[in-house]
Amino acid sequence: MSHSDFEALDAGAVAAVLGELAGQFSLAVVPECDSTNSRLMETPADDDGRIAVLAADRQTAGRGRRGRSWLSWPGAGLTFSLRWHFMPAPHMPAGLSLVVGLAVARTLEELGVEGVQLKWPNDVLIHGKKLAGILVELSSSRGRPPAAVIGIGLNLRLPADAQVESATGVTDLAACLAAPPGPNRLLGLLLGQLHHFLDLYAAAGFPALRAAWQQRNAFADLPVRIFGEAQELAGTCAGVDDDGALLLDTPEGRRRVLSGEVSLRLA
Ligand SMILES: O=C(O)CCCC[C@@H]1SC[C@@H]2NC(=O)N[C@@H]21
Repeated sequence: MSHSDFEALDAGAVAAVLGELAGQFSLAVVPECDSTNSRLMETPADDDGRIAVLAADRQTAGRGRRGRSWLSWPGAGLTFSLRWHFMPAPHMPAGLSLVVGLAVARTLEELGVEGVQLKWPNDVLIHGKKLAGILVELSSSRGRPPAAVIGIGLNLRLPADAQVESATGVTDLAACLAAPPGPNRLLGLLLGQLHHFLDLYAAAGFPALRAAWQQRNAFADLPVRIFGEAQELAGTCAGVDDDGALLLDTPEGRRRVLSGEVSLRLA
């Protein structure tokens, strides 16, 4: 497929995949915007109880974690965000970004992708290479309950000359499946799984999903290093706790790392 004849996003096609769940979402698609996360952060929430979703064929200023950019080319990736309301709390609910990763992983597994792993806090890897990234941000506007804006970027078919920066390397869905779904079907499937996992999470919290996350932990029992603003830690990855914090066994004992602005690498 050339990059001029890609399948464009279409809200009706996504709704058809969602079936009766479509009524739970307020779906908007645009050919281009700066960043779907930025747009949703700035758009006031409706009071209709639906989950707002914004998907773009292309972002001109896509954002990643830790101030990085998320590059996009038409047809090369799926980029979308959704706004999810949680029980009033001043902070991001524990483990939310891990639950989002789990929903992406389940979607891929149902499509037959093998070797799906999760890299704490929120990368989706296939056999060690990054397929998707997740950016969860807290949105709070005066007089309204806080919400999480959950942004997902998933590589569908990267251009051969894509300048993508990643310590672990990157992959795309075209490399994982002989007949990868188009963006509309994939978005519908992802939203279905996100709805399912966010419902579970709202009812039972991260402890109910912790084992499922750990089964897919890319770095389980491996030596890792944590890089952050104020800390650099080395140890063996011992999974996550009930808050979604990373557990690291160091020579000084077990340390707990909250998912702020840190990144994790194999030592
Ligand atoms: O791996 C990361 O650092 C997170 C990448 C998140 C990218 C997605 S694409 C849709 C949404 N809009 C953005 O600007 N970022 C997220």
